[in-house]
Amino acid sequence: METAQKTERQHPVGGSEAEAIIEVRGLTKRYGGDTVVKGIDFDVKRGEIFGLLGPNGAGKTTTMEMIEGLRRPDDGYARVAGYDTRSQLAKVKEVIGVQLQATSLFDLLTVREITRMYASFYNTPTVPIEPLLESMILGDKLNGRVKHLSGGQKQRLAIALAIVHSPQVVFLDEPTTGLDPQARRTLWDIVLRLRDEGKTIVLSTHYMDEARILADRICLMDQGKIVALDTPANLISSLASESAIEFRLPAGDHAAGADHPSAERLAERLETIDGVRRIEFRKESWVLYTDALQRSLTGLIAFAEQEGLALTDLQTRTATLEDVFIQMTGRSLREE
Ligand SMILES: Nc1ncnc2c1ncn2[C@@H]1O[C@H](COP(=O)(O)OP(=O)(O)OP(=O)(O)O)[C@@H](O)[C@H]1O
Repeated sequence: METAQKTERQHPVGGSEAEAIIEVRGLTKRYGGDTVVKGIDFDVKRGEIFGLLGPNGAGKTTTMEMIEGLRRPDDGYARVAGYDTRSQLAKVKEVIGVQLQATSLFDLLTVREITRMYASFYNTPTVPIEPLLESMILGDKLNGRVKHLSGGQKQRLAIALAIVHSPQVVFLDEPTTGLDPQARRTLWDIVLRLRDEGKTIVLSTHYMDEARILADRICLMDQGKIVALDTPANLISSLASESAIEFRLPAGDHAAGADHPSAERLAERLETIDGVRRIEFRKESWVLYTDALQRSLTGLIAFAEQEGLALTDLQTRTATLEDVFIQMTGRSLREE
């Protein structure tokens, strides 16, 4: 059984003084009249998994590609291992590895052939190919053609190709999109292992579970800006409330949405329940955020009894990165 568990940190990233291997300052990209990355600043520390998390169109890919030197910033700069991605691109390419989209691999080559071909692109020494492919769980596919690999196997091959020259920093752009749960977990284990072997990883994703499990720090992006940047635990504890109670009401006035007059009155009264800090009405569900779960739940049930409201789909959960994103932006990470 694959685990994909983040072990307590034993790799070399220390406190805030850990060395920055990537520096991003005032990074900006414009397309026509649209500024899609709006002057962002951050550092990535050597040896960490740095997650860029945000909804589609937030600017994650554009940001990564400016750091990789594939797109030119209109303003600001990025440095990798001290090299400027605009003026020292050849040096940057030596220290980074970029996972290609699996769809752009050469289908007719075998796994061994394509890896050899990629290794031949480098003047610097490359890693031994068979152990590399074995470490990507492709040892029994060496002579198989790329076109016969599954989606997860192709993604793992794309990672092998990205690290064949032993780069210090690896960029993974939405590496598990479209994979089944088992293949995602296998890939997560590989990413964690790469980090434990000392690589720095920059990973973009719009899956909050992926960011929470993998990333040492998460940069939450929305509409070209950074809305928050911290460890997953600190992001969640930055919320005023640790727990959420969700429920629905049968179709009728109260369920009609937060802007319906009677729903508005209901929201005001729900807010007075003991421990409740904030209320949201999202996707036909009420969400009460609380820092006193038991008291709020008891209060809610008493309130529902008194008002003759039939609560359905009642559930409690701890707050998530999705809740952080909603609090910061008023919108959901997921597609509406
Ligand atoms: N070459 C381009 N020309 C014009 N607009 C672009 C171009 N590339 C990206 N954009 C726009 O820039 C914005 C940010 O796109 P980007 O791909 O960086 O977002 P993302 O966060 O990676 O989203 P996704 O998860 O969909 O890849 C989007 O509105 C996109 O339409």
